[in-house]
Amino acid sequence: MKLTWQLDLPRGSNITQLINYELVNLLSGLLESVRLKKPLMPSSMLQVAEGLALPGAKHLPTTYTAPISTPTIPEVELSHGSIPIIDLEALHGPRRSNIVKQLGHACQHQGFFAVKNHGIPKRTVNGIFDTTREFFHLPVEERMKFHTPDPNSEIRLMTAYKDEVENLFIARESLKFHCHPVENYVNKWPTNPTSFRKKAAEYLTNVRRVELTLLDAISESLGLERDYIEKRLGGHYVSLNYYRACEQSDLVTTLGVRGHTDPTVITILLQDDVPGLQVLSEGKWMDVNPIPDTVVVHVGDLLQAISNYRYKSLLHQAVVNSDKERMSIASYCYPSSDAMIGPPKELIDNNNPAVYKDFTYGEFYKQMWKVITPTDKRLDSFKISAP
Ligand SMILES: O=C(O)CCC(=O)C(=O)O
Ligand SMILES: [Fe+2]
Repeated sequence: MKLTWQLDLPRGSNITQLINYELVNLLSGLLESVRLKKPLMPSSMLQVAEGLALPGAKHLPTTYTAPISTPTIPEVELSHGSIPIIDLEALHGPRRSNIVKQLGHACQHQGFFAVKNHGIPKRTVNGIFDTTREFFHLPVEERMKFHTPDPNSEIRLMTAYKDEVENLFIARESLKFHCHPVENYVNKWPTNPTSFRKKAAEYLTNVRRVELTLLDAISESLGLERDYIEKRLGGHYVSLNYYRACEQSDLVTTLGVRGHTDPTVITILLQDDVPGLQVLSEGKWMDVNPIPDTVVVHVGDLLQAISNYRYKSLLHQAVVNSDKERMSIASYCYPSSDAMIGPPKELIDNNNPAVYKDFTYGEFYKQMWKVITPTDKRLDSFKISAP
């Protein structure tokens, strides 16, 4: 078997730096998944989305200890744009068409929006945060039981790591797992803390309902049948993200998650009350500070393709702070492997030629492996005309 790999090297990097333990782990994980003939699952995609966040080695640091010489986080100018807010409850009432228009406008012009009146009970939201916090406060040996080099594992702990190429410390720890339908996966989830399965299942069932309501409205906003996207859906995947507070002096070289787009249709992000999420808006990073009782929705790469580039996937990152730990719960939905992702004929005409050819999610998934830059370049090989 011949395995080829395309690397987009950041300027100034050299190959020796790249052949570090993360890359070795990536390759070993890939070979392992080929050997096991595992079905297509997006856990590995999400590592790609985070660049070389591929900790498979036991020696990886879970806290920041190594000194980093040359800080490379660019000076960023923060923008102060506003966050569109969509009222989910109103989607079920007489104002539906108006709300669908608002939603389409937000997807087209901002690539993200907040959702209020989503119907997820407050105790459910508190429940998932409480159990996530308890999990990440467990001793490291307990958490590491979920650490595996197999990128297709149904559950996987990703640890913090040092990016040798860019001289950055990526401080996030996250527990990622499949969750739809819940009963197929729940037996793989942690039993410590004891509340974990119950609280996670409760939140994930609720968030799936929100996701389906939004996807119906998003299909409608594109002039497609309401169930156009839902019919193509496969599973659901979640990342419980935990960002420890870091030393003030380390802030300049430490990121929570570096800039990336999500390889999903949409991502539903629940943030706790600690700021950290930033989105790229008109060329500047903009803080998306938590708004109580809302969730944030991001346009992902696959919606960019389905919408024939009308909606653009959102470039976002998370920063850390020195005062407080931070948590976020990211829910990703992905299509079934034979689902056609290329733009539907309803969105193609003389003024709007197809930007992407027809391709399946399975083909996209394979492409994911070849592109490790955290940008929308993953879709480039499916492009047939300039947008
Ligand atoms: O924690 C955040 O605010 C962002 C998380 C994120 O982008 C992700 O998990 O894909
Ligand atoms: Fe993300």
